[in-house]
Parts: sequence; C-alpha cells; structure tokens
Amino acid sequence: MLRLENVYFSYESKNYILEDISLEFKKGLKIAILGRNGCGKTTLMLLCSGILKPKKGKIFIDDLEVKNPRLLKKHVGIVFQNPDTQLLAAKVYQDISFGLFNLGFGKDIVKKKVEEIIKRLGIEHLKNKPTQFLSYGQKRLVSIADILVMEPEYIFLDEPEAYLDYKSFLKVQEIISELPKEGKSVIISTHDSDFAFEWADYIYVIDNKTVALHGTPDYVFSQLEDLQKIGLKIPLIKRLEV
Ligand SMILES: Nc1ncnc2c1ncn2[C@@H]1O[C@H](COP(=O)(O)OP(=O)(O)OP(=O)(O)O)[C@@H](O)[C@H]1O
Repeated sequence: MLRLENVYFSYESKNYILEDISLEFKKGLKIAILGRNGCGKTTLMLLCSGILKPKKGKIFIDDLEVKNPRLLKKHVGIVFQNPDTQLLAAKVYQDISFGLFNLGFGKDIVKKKVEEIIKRLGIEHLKNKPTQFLSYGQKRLVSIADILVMEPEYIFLDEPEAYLDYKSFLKVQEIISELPKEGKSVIISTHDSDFAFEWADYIYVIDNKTVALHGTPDYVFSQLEDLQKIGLKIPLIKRLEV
C-alpha cells in the first residue's frame, strides 16, 4: 500500500497548493483522483512518485516511511499528461527500452519485454519510427509503454484520455482495467465524472487544497450537495436515477 499522512506541499511561496492530504492507494485497485482544473491532481501524483517532496507530512510504502524519494521511484511509475516531457530517445523502440537498459537488463530480456508491451498497446507499426515525428496521440501511447514496460506496482496516469482518439483510449482503458487484476494499483487523475464513476473502485475528490470527499463511486456520487459545492458534474447514470 502507498499511503500519504498529513502531507502539505507548496511550490515556491508559503502558500500551500495541497494541505493535510491523507490517503491510501491499496494494491490491486483502480483509483481515480477527481477534481477541477488546478486543484492539485498533478502535484499530488508528482509527490506520490517521488518527483516532488512534501514540505510536511509523511509517505509510506507498505508501512515503511519513505525518507528518500528514490524509494518511491522504485515502486511507482508516472505517465505525464504531456508526452513531450516523457519521451527521451530518438526512436520508439529505444525510448521504450531505455529504462530497462538503465536497470541493467540484458538485450534479450529487454527485447522480449518491449515487444510484449508494444503488442499489448497495439503500436507495433510505430516501433521503428522517430519519436519526433509521432502525433501527440502516438506519443502518448509510447509514453504509456515507457512506464508499463518497467512493471511498477503503482501506475499513475495523469489524465489518461488526453490526446487519445476513442479507439486508442479504449485500448488504454482495457489495459488499465486489466493491470489491477495482476496486483498493480492504477491511479488516474481526471475531471471526467462519468469515466471515474464507470471505471474506478475508489475515488478521492480534491478540492480546496485537500481531500474533500472519498469512497466508492456510488458513495461519492451520492453526495450531491458536496459535489455541487465543489462544482463537479454528476455522472449521467446517477442523474438518470434522481
Ligand atoms: N511548477 C510550478 N510552480 C508553481 N506553481 C505550480 C507549478 N505547477 C503547478 N503549479 C500550480 O499548482 C496548482 C495545482 O496545479 P496542478 O497542475 O497540480 O493541478 P491539476 O489539478 O493537475 O490541474 P489540471 O486538471 O488543469 O491538469 C495550480 O494553481 C498551478 O498553477
């Protein structure tokens, strides 16, 4: 389990962007972080992946307090919203294999793992393409492959639907629904209430710098007064029930 306990964070000033955040991501679950633009979803993901460090509070992995963010990097993978911040190598195959070579895997194992993930994402046709000539949607799929190939236990996807067409998003949706069955946690950030309702096992709503609401989708989307205050859309299915 990945757990945050009373975490505070600010970028440059004393004004906290996130305050007193306590939450937990259990293994094998599909979790959505839901909130309006600018509420701090990406910041929260960057804290969970060890890219940013809390100003106050603690982070635990399986009850071990994380003192060095490097520990988080071993367990957590994050797919950024903008794929340009993720792609490093000149060609797609090189890009997806980069992290594995860095970890010291041999050429044959790397080839096997990369081929598997390329197939799983249906991007065999991109394998030998230069990354700079890919469309944004294609870059997004490659950046997802970059992370999945590393097989992290906790996979964060910042707005998974960004840049993807319907068919590509369906493929990603299928994969992020399968991974929890393999014991991984998939945590997405979104402002799409319909998708969060349909996909997630558990939802954290961020508002006013902290966790405003959390629980199963049925519970969260039954809190109509709170949702209205926060300014989140009620999923279509729930609106039809009212
Ligand atoms: N590097 C930075 N330096 C200073 N402020 C930042 C930085 N990155 C983000 N912020 C600010 O922190 C707040 C939270 O931003 P964040 O990107 O985490 O929100 P978000 O919920 O992911 O937004 P969105 O849904 O639009 O992607 C915003 O007010 C943003 O302007």
